[in-house]
Amino acid sequence: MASPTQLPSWQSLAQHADTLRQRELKSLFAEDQSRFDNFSIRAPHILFDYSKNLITEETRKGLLTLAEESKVADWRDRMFGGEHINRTEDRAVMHVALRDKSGKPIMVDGKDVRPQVERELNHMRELVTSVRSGEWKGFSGKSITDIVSIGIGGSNLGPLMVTEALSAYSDDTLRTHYVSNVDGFQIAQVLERVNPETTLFIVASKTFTTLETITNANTARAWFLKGGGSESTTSQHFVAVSSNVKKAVEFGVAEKNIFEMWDWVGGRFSLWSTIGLPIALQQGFDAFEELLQGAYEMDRHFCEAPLAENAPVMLALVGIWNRNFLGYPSHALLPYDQCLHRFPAYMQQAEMESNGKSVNWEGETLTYGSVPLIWGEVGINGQHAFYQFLHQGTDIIPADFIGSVKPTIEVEGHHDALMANMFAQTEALMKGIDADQVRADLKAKGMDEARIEEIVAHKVHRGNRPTNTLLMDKVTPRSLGALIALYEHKIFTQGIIWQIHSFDQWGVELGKVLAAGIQPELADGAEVSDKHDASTRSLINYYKQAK
Ligand SMILES: O=P(O)(O)OC[C@H]1O[C@](O)(CO)[C@@H](O)[C@@H]1O
Repeated sequence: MASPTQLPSWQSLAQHADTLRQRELKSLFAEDQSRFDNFSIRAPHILFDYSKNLITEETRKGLLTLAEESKVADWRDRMFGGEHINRTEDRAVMHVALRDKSGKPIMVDGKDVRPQVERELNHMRELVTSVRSGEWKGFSGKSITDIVSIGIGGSNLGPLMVTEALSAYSDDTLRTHYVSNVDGFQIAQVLERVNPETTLFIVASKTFTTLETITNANTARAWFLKGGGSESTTSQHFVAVSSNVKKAVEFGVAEKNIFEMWDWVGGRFSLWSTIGLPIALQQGFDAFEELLQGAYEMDRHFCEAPLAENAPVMLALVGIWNRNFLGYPSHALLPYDQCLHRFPAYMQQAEMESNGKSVNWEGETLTYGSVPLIWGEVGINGQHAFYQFLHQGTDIIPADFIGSVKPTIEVEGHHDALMANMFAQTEALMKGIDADQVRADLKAKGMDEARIEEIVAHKVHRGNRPTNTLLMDKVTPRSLGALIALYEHKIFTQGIIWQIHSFDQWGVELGKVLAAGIQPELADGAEVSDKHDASTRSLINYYKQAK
């Protein structure tokens, strides 16, 4: 397949970008009274407004042609059809199967996987019912009060983000804690707050080989045994989620307590699978089902809506425009819902582990940028931290503003204040304020001319800074499912256009291998002399001497 840069649409978009770079967003709004209607989409549970991007009808046409020439729709159907589109790992990419409510067979590798998906959902439901009802007893006959989920990356970020986002809906049945870091600080703090008699550990690891998770799981088991538990009662306190049942059994988890997932579910797309167990335990199984339903609704939209009215596709295309044609190096995610405070961290893994690649499908070095740096923070806090940089910094950072029409918790006088800020920020970033206006405003305040001239340049906001706004009805399990699926399909679409393998993550391996070699070197007394570069060697030796 030709490089995307050789596609006619890419070439004409590149030329078109030269013209558009000279344009002002505010004049595009002035010229088109229907700009909002023309450049917004009502997707399931989410209004997606992309009108505050430096695009015109011609840009959109070009981008849609790029999607067509890149065969996005074909690739989408191939993914949903269970083909091994994850070629480097020779796997299907079927997280969508986990939330498919159509009732039809879901074929992966010639086999209908619906029965096994349903079996594991039932398995989850049984555990959730038993633990939440108090029927599941610990070794001393008491019910479970605390869940400790041990896992990292995709086996942590999704459940953590979702349980935080839905915390307003959770009752007091259980407290859920997460341990991901191999830094003992985190597990020590969690273990201090829980009681071995009433704690259920979930060891969540797709591979069951991840060093951080296994180290933490061993620590948890030792703590449990020291705290009155025994080998024979471990099964009342430890369950596992993994595609590697053998390893989980070897670790000591009873087979009936292993919740299966499959190699066709990527770690960073796995919260819909048994990896979502902490969500179901904390929020109840109905809420988990609602989350799946919301994602399914977005899947249908992605599969059925014409590309021009397809929110994930347009989100992806506008991202490509900003990254590849306007050359912006990073992209901010700015939720205005406090409950979405872990959303940027979650999306960092989803976007950057997927599309942070520099070779194409054939292994050739890319001649164009792939995923921009994804970063972000709750918007309102960001306003008092890094928004200065967004408004007046030398780089232009496109951003997604994510807010809700209704707050999750209604506290009088708060939500309008919050949303006024969100709307104001996107307006300010788009319009800016020029020197004449700054002068006029200062003059109206009675400032003398000399002082005005001294500060005018510092108060100018150049504007023309692109943003998307995603307005949800309200953060609920269902709308959250739709939001996450929206971004998943954005990632997929961009990966296809960039012609990169979005579903492997070889880039995280080298560091892991080196760490496995260094760890024993830290344990013995001898100086490291003939290994590593001078910096790494000296740091290791300094550490060994000083510890
Ligand atoms: O679930 P596992 O196998 O422990 O892996 C955890 C995480 O580690 C990675 O393999 C690399 O960071 C992620 O892709 C994955 O989500």
